[in-house]
Formats: sequence, C-alpha cells, structure tokens
Amino acid sequence: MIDAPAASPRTPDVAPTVARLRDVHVVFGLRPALCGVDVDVRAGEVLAVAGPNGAGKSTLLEVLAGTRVPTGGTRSTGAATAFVPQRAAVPDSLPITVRDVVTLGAWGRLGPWRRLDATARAAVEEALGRMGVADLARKPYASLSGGQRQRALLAQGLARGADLLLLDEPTTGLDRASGDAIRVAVRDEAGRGVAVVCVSHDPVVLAEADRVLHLEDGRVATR
Ligand SMILES: Nc1ncnc2c1ncn2[C@@H]1O[C@H](COP(=O)(O)OP(=O)(O)OP(=O)(O)O)[C@@H](O)[C@H]1O
Repeated sequence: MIDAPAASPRTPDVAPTVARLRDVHVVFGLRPALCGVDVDVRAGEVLAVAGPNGAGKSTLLEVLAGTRVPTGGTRSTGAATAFVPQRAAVPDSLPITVRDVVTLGAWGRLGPWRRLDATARAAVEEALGRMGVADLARKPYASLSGGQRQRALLAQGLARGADLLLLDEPTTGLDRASGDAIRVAVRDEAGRGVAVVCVSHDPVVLAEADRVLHLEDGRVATR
C-alpha cells in the first residue's frame, strides 16, 4: 500500500492506494499511446477502463502490471499483482491442462525454491472451484470453450492471491453464464479488499464498476 487516498464516490475514503501512476507517457516510435496519465487505484474498488480502440487501455494495464516501462512519468506500487490477459493471448499449441494454467498463477506466491506448498495448492483448488472449472482441471486448455477459457484464466489470477488484479476484456464475447461468473468473482475480490482494474467495452461491467476511467487518444477524458 502507498498512503492515504483521495476520496472516491463509491469506495470508502479510508481505502489505501494500491497503485499510482503519475504523468505517465508511453510512446511507440513517434506515436504516443499514453500522454500524461494520472491514476490512483484503491483497495477494494473495481476501476473500469473504457475507451475506443487504440485509446491506450491495454498499454495502461501493462504499465500498471509493470510489464511495460513508461517512456516518462512514474509508477508506484508495492502490491502483489495478477494480470489476466484476453483468452486469445494463450496459444492453442501449448500442451497444458486447465490445472496447469491455474497453477501458473500460484507460482507468484512461491519462494526461491519454486515448490508448490500446501498453501499454494489450496489456492489453486479454491480458484478452480470458485470459477466453476474444477471438473475440467485435467482437460487440455485448448479443448475448452471461450467462456471456460476465460474462467480458467481468471482462476489463474485468483490463485496468485494478489492485492492488485488486472483484467483485459474479461467478459467480451462470452456466454451469459460465464460473464456472470466472472463479474461475481470480480466483485467478490473487491469485497476481499483487492483492487481490481478491468479494461472493458461491456456496458454491464462499466455499470457495475465503482469508477470508470475513460481514455481517449492516450489521455484521461473523464472519471
Ligand atoms: N507494441 C506496440 N508497438 C507499437 N504500437 C503499439 C504497441 N502496442 C500498442 N501500440 C499502439 O498504441 C496505441 C494504443 O494501443 P492499446 O492496445 O493500448 O489500445 P487499446 O485501447 O487497448 O485498444 P483496443 O481496444 O483495440 O485493444 C495504438 O495506436 C496501438 O496501435
């Protein structure tokens, strides 16, 4: 946690800031993807990130995740972070089971010997159960439907036991049951005090978020 936050309409103003971006710029070649973005993400809130294609939403998630170093500005966070990519980001050619996918999330909890201890194994089982994919644990990930894949990927994020959960379009193109399961899990995580940042075009996700950050041409338009 960083320090005391500013007030927010739907999150308690005592909630600590889990991640902070200040004056963040990202430039690809000559093309700016983010221009002077300031963001505070607070414990227990769901912050949705919306905006047209190419607005910089995925780039913002990458900066929050620490996987993209900004061209300018600062990122401050000490949070354990889980990043849940779009399901299309996992190639079908990978010979991994659903349990393997979820177990990868638990690796972030491990010490230097990288051995799955009882706590990590329990986190994997809990995440499989919460996302309704325990029965599919031995199946190849590539054999799953789109909704099942997205639930497995979110289970991977849950198994991390993160303070900051970053989601890229988690409900896009899903059947209703899978979309509902994902939105329930997101809300549950926020209820446990996890800060959730969710890039989405889904109007239901945006309506249910505590705050919506709109990006346009790499800039924050409104909050
Ligand atoms: N690795 C990269 N190399 C070059 N340009 C990139 C790279 N990643 C993103 N961009 C460019 O940066 C801009 C912002 O891209 P980004 O993917 O963050 O937008 P987005 O809002 O997530 O879009 P979408 O909704 O289509 O996923 C776009 O102009 C994109 O083409």
